[in-house]
Amino acid sequence: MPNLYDIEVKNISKIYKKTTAVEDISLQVKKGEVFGFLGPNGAGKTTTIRIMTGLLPASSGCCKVLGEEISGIGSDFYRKIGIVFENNNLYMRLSGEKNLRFFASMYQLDNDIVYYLLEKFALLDAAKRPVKSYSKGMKQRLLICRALLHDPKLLILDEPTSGLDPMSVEIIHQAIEEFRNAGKTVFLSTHYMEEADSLCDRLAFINKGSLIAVERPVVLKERYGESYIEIKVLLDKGQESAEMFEEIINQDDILELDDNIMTIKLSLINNDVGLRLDKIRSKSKVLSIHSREATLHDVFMRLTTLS
Ligand SMILES: Nc1ncnc2c1ncn2[C@@H]1O[C@H](COP(=O)(O)OP(=O)(O)OP(=O)(O)O)[C@@H](O)[C@H]1O
Repeated sequence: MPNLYDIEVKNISKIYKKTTAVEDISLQVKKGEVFGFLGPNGAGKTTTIRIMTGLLPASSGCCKVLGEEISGIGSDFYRKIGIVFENNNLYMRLSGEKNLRFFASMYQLDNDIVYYLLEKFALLDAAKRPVKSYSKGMKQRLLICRALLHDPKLLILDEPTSGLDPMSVEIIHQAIEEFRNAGKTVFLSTHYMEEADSLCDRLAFINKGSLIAVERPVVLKERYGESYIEIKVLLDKGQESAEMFEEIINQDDILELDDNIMTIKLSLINNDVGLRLDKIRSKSKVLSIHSREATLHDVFMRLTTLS
């Protein structure tokens, strides 16, 4: 039976002298999906990725990538995957073009792919300039070009858009989508919730070295996020707000008073919201009504404070 997964991590832990960086993590990444790996600073994302790519031995547990046991990989393994880490290890004095040509020659590739990628990542005009003159976004785009040179089956990106300009972010996002559309797999570690929400088919949240949830973004938002209707009403001077809304508000809702403007957040957990909204309208002067969808940020806050 063909293997459904490009990455299979089983019970990996990494313990340094005083720190448990990663504790008993298991996850599976399906072929052809963009899998997001989210967690706060120091959660264990980079450690997990370094173990998964054979750059750091685990203290315990095992891991298979593209069907190969990581403990037994040879140099051939790195021809099948593309990796981009946060720290940039480009040759600063060489031009962008020479950096890519050097790696292309290592893989015995001709130079057409170099120019194709430079153009695709909007680096052709700067191709002959030394990399030390590149902006952070340009360096990051060049790193991704380098990771794609040998046409890998799996792309592993550690915070690829962290602190970048919007144009670089857009180009990198498009490249990730194209890679997925070609049926290939992306493992994406990120801090950015919107990025994870828009790009990832499934997400894993990690906190303090442990995995706390693995699901599709929509399921996580339904399960842990908060959707509500926000209503702003104008109160007359001296009007007693708590009394006024006593019958309408329940424990899942929020009331906030700022001067004589009351903000009411009606939780969508309850299904009588329409009825209660009508009651609010009949009792007070409504200034605005907005619905607020649950976001991955809510999920992240909830999961990281719970664990
Ligand atoms: N070589 C090391 N020796 C000791 N502790 C380490 C070492 N490398 C990482 N750690 C610790 O392990 C934990 C996880 O670190 P890791 O870099 O994997 O987190 P991260 O989620 O990638 O964070 P960030 O988003 O800040 O890069 C942290 O507490 C870190 O200080």
